[in-house]
Amino acid sequence: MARTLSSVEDYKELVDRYDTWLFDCDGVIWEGDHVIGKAGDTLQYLRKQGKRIFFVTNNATKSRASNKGKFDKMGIECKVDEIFTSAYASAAYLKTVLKFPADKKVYVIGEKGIEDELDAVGIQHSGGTNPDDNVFIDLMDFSSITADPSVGAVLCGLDMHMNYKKFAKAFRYLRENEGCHFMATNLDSTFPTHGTVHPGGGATVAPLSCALGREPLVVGKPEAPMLESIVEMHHLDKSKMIMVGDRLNTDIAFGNQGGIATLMVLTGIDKREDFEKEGAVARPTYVVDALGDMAALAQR
Ligand SMILES: O=C(O)[C@H](O)[C@H](O)COP(=O)(O)O
Ligand SMILES: [Mg+2]
Repeated sequence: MARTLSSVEDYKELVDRYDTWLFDCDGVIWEGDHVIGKAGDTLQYLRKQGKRIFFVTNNATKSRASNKGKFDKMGIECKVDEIFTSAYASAAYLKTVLKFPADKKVYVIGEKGIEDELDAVGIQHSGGTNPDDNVFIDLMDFSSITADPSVGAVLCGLDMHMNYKKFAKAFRYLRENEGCHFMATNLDSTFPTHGTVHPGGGATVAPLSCALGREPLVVGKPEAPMLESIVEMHHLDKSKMIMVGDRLNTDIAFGNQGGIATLMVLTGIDKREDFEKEGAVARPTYVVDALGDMAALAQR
């Protein structure tokens, strides 16, 4: 049963208990380009208490550097090294776990964030934001969907240019190129922005999974790679770590599966009834209405 925190005493006990705080971004810190309530003040308070902070987002549309720009614009302190995105983690996975060959390339269904992170680790790529692939093709004209044996992986994330040509090319590589990896940065079905929810990265991957009849390897939350790299890189004690998120099947499941505590906020995707119902996909350790509520600690 999740413990609801609502008083300054509750917040204080939580802050005293955990040294390392992992924050989801969309739906927790911001909604689109707006900070949610006093989330920035809570983050500042935690920093003043000497807490370690990491931002762990499934949003693959921006690189770590460009996420840092977003934090700066919003007046929220943040260092690039504190940011872990599913695009960054996917590039790292290709490089270090799959030892992706230098003469192969990754076909991208996704935005610049993925391309920038692949560039940063020296992995060649095609598709993505390339205007040649972001075009309408005439019905029954498949002349541009040519084979390319140099594609060794297809990586999908949220793509604002979704189109048939990209799916058809990716499909062809995945069917014809031996050993071609099918990967997704994340499978979020939706994300909160502009006062409602819109289709997320998972909805971008779905047409390809449907056509292929198989699912991709997922690098983002709730899968382990981002948590394990943060723990290893910074030599952290999981018993002193807490994940703060708004979505059960990514953030809260990430904490549950990774063996760390979780704090659910109700400013994003999932609501109280989603984790209180029988058979809930994941259950938070704690729940608070909004991250900004904890800013009351600074007024004590
Ligand atoms: O589909 C997406 O890309 C995600 O829904 C989204 O951006 C999630 O970001 P997070 O809540 O993990 O910060
Ligand atoms: Mg979120």
